[in-house]
Amino acid sequence: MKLYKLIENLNIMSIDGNMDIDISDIHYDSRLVTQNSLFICIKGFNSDGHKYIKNAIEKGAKAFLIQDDIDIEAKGNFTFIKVTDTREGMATIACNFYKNPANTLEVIGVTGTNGKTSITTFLKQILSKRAQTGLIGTININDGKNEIISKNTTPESIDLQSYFNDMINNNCKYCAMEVSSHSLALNRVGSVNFSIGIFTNLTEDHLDFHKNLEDYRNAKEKLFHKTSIANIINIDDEGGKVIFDNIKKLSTPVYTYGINSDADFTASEIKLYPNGVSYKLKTPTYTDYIYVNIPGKFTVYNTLGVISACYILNIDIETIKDVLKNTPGVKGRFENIKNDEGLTVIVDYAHTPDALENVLNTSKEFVKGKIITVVGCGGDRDKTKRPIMGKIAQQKSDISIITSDNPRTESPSLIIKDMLKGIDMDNDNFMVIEDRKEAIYKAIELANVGDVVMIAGKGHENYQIVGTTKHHFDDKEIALEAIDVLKSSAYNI
Ligand SMILES: CC(=O)N[C@H]1[C@@H](OP(=O)(O)OP(=O)(O)OC[C@H]2O[C@@H](n3ccc(=O)[nH]c3=O)[C@H](O)[C@@H]2O)O[C@H](CO)[C@@H](O)[C@@H]1O[C@H](C)C(=O)N[C@@H](C)C(=O)N[C@H](CCC(=O)O)C(=O)O
Ligand SMILES: Nc1ncnc2c1ncn2[C@@H]1O[C@H](COP(=O)(O)OP(=O)(O)OP(=O)(O)O)[C@@H](O)[C@H]1O
Ligand SMILES: N[C@H](CCC[C@H](N)C(=O)O)C(=O)O
Ligand SMILES: [Mg+2]
Repeated sequence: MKLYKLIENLNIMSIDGNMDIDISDIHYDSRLVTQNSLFICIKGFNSDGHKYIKNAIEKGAKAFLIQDDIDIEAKGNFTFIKVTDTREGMATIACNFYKNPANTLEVIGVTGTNGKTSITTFLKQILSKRAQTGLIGTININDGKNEIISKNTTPESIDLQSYFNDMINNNCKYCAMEVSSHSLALNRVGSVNFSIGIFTNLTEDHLDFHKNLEDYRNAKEKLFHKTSIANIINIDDEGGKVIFDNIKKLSTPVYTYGINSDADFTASEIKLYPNGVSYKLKTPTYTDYIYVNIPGKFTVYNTLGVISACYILNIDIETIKDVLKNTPGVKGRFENIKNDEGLTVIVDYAHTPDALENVLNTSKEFVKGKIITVVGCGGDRDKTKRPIMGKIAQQKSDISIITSDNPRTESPSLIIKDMLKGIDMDNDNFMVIEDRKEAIYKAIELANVGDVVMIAGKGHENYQIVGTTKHHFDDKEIALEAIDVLKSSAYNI
């Protein structure tokens, strides 16, 4: 594509160089630059893309999007386009490069602290009954044909547009997409036209990145200014109520869902079973009974959000009911680890206070014996949630084992120390086992039939990040191994 075409709709401060050149690709990482490409210099949190211009030139870049003035030799051989914010500019350029594929897709964006992966997974399962459907989220990206493992919940704008483009090439009609607050704050979804936006909830998380909860909520609200068909808001949630008030005057219609509110989509007669939930659904035009084979009140909320979107997209209720009744569930979300010992072992991605409280409350509904919880907190992430999660783990479990999550570049013992600040030291119903594998083994060793072992925080992750290295680590695998080892040694005694 010609460079002058690539920069349409860009707010440009200055141009230095020839615009009538062919650009074969666009990149934000110098290590991936190819011949005749445009390199976008991002000022990041760890590094600054402007530092890599020379590397990019060596690899064949011919044009650069910059926000700082630069001083290099042979500048005249290249084109420099200066803007105030290269991340914002990158989103526009990415849309131009891929000819804004989201315009020919129905993109359903889901934001909120918890429930995004669950909702997008259900949406993909239902919408696929109607037409080819793509998925973008924490666990993986599906372009309608192939599936790859995700690096982030919401990809950087260039990657995102390229996935949308693949979806179009694979005849997708819909895309169910998680939209993280980071992606909204960092313009990864700039220029994307969403059909529908769904808001799940706003609770404590990511306060390392956002200044405060208000800032976090404002980032999430941005999604609902980018939608054309409908916005769907959980108004049982305090943050949802504020967003609803802020967006109700926009031209995009707003629909609400909730259990406790007089919303457009509601659930009543809720029954919580060990393996699922059922409820009476009310939509603006009909009522019906829904069964979902995943437990927890949060499943009622998540499926209300899903059903609202499907209703707006005119998906018939029989299809929705059938999928929800038979859903295989979501990897690492309240995943019951089947075993021959009759133990109830659950792997769950609860890494926020609200999620942890929800899964432990859900376990309480059906546990016949003790609740044994294994939980840690991630390093280089929100520190304020650590003592709260420690406190919830202790208060909602009979035995809690405080351990490591992904320590990243922090000391695991210091992270645990932060969690212990929320724990009542006079109560001996907790223990600290820093090594996560040992902690899981201990939990399984302590468990009897009728107890629930809740392994929280890492869900689908099959790695543990220590320092900057990712080691293979899978809670499910370790739990199964522990059950095998410990129970077979018990029989041999
Ligand atoms: C805080 C954050 O979001 N950081 C993201 C951000 O990194 P950054 O701005 O710090 O980039 P940087 O490392 O300083 O580098 C600056 C620039 O120099 C470039 N560079 C760097 C080195 C080099 O040799 N050559 C080169 O060109 C980089 O490619 C980059 O363009 O931009 C990078 C490129 O897109 C992302 O990979 C990175 O995500 C990191 C890995 C991350 O952990 N992000 C998490 C916090 C995140 O985004 N989470 C959300 C929410 C999760 C959820 O709740 O579901 C998500 O959407 O995943
Ligand atoms: N609606 C909900 N409200 C509160 N907690 C929930 C809800 N749905 C799921 N959870 C809990 O939160 C955890 C994460 O759920 P899910 O992966 O669907 O959320 P997410 O928003 O995608 O999270 P992330 O931001 O990490 O991608 C689940 O494992 C479960 O413990
Ligand atoms: N999307 C979340 C995932 C946290 C998962 C948890 N296991 C951790 O590493 O803290 C984040 O990036 O904050
Ligand atoms: Mg997710």
